[in-house]
Amino acid sequence: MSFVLALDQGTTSSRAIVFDENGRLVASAQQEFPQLFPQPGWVEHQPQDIWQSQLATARLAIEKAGIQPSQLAAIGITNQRETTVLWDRKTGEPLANAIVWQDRRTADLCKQLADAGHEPQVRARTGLLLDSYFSGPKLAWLLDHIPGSRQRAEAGELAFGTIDSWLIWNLTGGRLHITDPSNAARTLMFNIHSQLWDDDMLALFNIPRSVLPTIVASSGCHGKTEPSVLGAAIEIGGIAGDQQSALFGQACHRPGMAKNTYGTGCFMLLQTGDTAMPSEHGLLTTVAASGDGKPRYALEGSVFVGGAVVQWLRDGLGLVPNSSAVEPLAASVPDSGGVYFVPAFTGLGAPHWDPHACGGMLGLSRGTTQAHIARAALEGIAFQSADLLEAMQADAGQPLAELRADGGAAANNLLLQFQADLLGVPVVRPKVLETTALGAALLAGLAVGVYASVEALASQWQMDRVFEPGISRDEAAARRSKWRSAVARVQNWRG
Ligand SMILES: Nc1ncnc2c1ncn2[C@@H]1O[C@H](COP(=O)(O)OP(=O)(O)O)[C@@H](O)[C@H]1O
Ligand SMILES: O=P(O)(O)OC[C@H](O)CO
Repeated sequence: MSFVLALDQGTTSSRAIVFDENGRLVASAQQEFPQLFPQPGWVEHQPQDIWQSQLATARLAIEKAGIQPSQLAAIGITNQRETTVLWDRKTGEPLANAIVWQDRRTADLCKQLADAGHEPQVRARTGLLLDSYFSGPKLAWLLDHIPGSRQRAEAGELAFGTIDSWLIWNLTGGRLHITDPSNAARTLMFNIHSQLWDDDMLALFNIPRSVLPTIVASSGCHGKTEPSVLGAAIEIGGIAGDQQSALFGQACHRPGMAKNTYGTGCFMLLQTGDTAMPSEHGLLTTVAASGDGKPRYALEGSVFVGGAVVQWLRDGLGLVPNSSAVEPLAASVPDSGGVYFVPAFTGLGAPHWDPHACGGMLGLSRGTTQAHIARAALEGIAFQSADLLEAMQADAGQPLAELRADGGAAANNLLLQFQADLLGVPVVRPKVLETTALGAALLAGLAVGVYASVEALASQWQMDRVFEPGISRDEAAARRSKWRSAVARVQNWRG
């Protein structure tokens, strides 16, 4: 029997999952790590926390599975995207903390470049917008602020990577410095049409080519881990950004199929096949994970604060002892009592792209209780996702048949029911909620022949529950209209 190990390096935790050759989950391990907020709008991780927590969970998952490391046919890596690490090629030491995707410190740089008229070219080449969400400006910031780093980068002494590259570097003892197109497509430095690093974009951000990783296929045999790390030399067969990996794991292979992942943020992706569809409605064109090496694309809507609002209720307000307690609290009232909660803690992503928006609660009264706030927080996640779907349908020119849901907060039935109510589209939850990890395992297993084909895998996708829309379209429209006015009130607050 062969197994595949998926490493799922998320924003708030590292997870490792062992899958068997039928794609069944055998064992898993998870570890949270510290989130650092050194200044308002800044979010950092320690690269060593990321690596050590990932390593610990990998070892634990193998142990829990009761297998020998040599029984692992391949490793698939999937990761929080855009988060930027810069390290010394000789020592492997990071030069600074990782700048996390949520970090807004480069908002002014992005605005300057947009004001100078660069946005159309950036959009055409990268499918993205000039926003501090992406890696290129973060890397530019590091090279501008760490004394001597630009010269060292130009001399070839430094390596840049998104988290996939950082993990692979460490897994291979510094032998491999690689990334895949789905991660590269989140950097603002990658041309999604040629699938190569783009010299004009590198010039725009003043990034020396020598810091960049080599781009390899999302599914393929790229090299083996250093035996001392996990106890065997294991093929690295899969690499994908976590949202593209979830799209793959949700078996959304045909154009028109979509998923929404409810994790720290919410990320809705629509498979568009071999068409890189431009967005007219504030979405991103991104590269989907490909099982056969041919370029695949997706339309993406990214919401920065999704499940993280529940974490804030837990850690910031102390309203609930754990994330799952939010559902019974919210369900203890029939509605939000007129409260609208826009969780724009780190600005607004798609389709608004407003780094200066702030979080806000409107409609508070003397009758507002903790339960109303909890309910409004969950509804805020669904309202933001509804804005994404609306933009997506407008771009694609056709309605969606269903939305597949996954991610930690997709365990919340109230949230998914409200989502279906708002969208007027069935929301479907699969049996395996760990679709991000599954996607990476499938990409890796395909590369080494443990899994036969993308088609064979798609037929194994199984539904857990379908949430059918339960309110009238008029009522949904009225609630969405109120939501839009709440959003308008928090926009440009910090501007
Ligand atoms: N039952 C729940 N209801 C609502 N939110 C939840 C629930 N369980 C977990 N979450 C939220 O989901 C997020 C974790 O999801 P996960 O997919 O693990 O995130 P990530 O990959 O971004 O680290 C957290 O923000 C947490 O607050
Ligand atoms: O860590 P997650 O699952 O919230 O995903 C983060 C995204 O990749 C950011 O673009």
